[in-house]
Amino acid sequence: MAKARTSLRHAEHIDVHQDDIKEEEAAETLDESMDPLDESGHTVDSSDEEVEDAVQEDIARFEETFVGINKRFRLINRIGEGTFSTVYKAEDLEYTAYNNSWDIDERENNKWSSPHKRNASRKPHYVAIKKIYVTSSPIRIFNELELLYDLRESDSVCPLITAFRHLDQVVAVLPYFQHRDFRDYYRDMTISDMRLYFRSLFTALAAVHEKGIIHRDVKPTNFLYNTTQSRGVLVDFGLAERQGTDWHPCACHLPDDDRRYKVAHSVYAQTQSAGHTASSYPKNDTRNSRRANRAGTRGFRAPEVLLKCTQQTCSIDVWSVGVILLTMLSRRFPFFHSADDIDALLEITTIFGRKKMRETALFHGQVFETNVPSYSEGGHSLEKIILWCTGRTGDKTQPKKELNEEEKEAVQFLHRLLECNPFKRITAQEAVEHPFLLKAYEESEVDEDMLDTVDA
Ligand SMILES: Nc1ncnc2c1ncn2[C@@H]1O[C@H](COP(=O)(O)OP(=O)(O)OP(=O)(O)O)[C@@H](O)[C@H]1O
Repeated sequence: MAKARTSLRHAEHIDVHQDDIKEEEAAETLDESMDPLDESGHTVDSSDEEVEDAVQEDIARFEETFVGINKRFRLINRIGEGTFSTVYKAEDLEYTAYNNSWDIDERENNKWSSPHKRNASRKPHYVAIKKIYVTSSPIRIFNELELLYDLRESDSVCPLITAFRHLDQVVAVLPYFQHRDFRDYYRDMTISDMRLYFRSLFTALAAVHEKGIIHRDVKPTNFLYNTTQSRGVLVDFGLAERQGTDWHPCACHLPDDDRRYKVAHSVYAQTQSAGHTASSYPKNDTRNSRRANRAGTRGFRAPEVLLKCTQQTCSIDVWSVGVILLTMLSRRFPFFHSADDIDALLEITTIFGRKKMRETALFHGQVFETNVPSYSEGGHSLEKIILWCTGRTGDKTQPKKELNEEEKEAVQFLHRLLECNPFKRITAQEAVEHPFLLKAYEESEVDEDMLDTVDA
């Protein structure tokens, strides 16, 4: 039996420059290492007292090598270990010596407390110290710090307080943001909880996109969410970039007629008209392979990233948010489980079907073909997938189960996020104004009214 195969080919020739090769190689390194399944590293500290011996040793080593750090900060615990950094919780020992305009909580407290009380406040102030691995390229580190500086006015982006370098070691200091581990709460979220979560996430993303910045790595561990305050902050701008950086023409940005013309006159079209079978391809293809930024975490990459679109936009972040919503509605984390980009495309094909994937690929000047028999032409509806994942299908003897009204509203919103065409996908700002999220305000007003009634 012929081996099942899925392939992607250029419908057109794309010129690449030498610089792109470096970009691609960097992205591939990230591809291998940025594994959302490797969850062991992402811990949220439960208690400052319970610091393991190994962590204490690590902290002692850090204090020893980064001379002077313990004069400014009292390191308390290790709270996260990512691909590019280790993050520690620390007490800011010199808090009062600096301007702390970044401190939203303190601003709120000061609004309501007397000046006398303010001065008397001796409560500890915590920060997150991000020790960036020395193997990270200086350009990458600079990029992250520069973008965080640009985003300093946004309340929903974890701001940069300061940064230091000692020899080859760079540390970034961020406010410590109290949050819960996503895996501890996503299964129990009601639709109202989801409205609040996504209102906060989209508010953050709209602010980032307004500055023309693509985050590129939106995923639950990079949105620190406080379930009690229904407020979250975006972190980790290590892969972020300004939209338009290193763009090369992609068919998706052409007017429809020009794109159709290009596809009709492509190498692929010529092999078709020469009478080859649908699965044929040029044996000696001398064209360079297409290179594009694919940085991000597998499972959260938008179709255009997987299809190596060379003009990616902020819209790729909105797709990643869609994957988070699908995770919550299906109660499955991680929802997508692919080993590589081809697998990832096939996972998306399972949902959206071959037809949609062929159209999506052509939109970016690529040809999508698969002879895996199990992928249907039309795919499956998101409603059905959620019902499957939540065990509400299967038994034919029982009456057909449906999503409830609130879930249906959530799925309508989800359709707008998991839209394969980035130009039809909702923007972060439009999402903030979408009825699904606007309802979060109505619900909180109702809650307040109920509190008033109780007070009365
Ligand atoms: N300001 C903060 N307050 C509290 N915890 C934080 C803060 N910043 C980061 N963390 C914790 O540290 C973890 C890793 O941080 P970050 O994502 O910035 O590092 P990274 O090395 O780029 O990680 P990744 O490989 O997951 O992208 C976060 O998931 C979070 O649990």
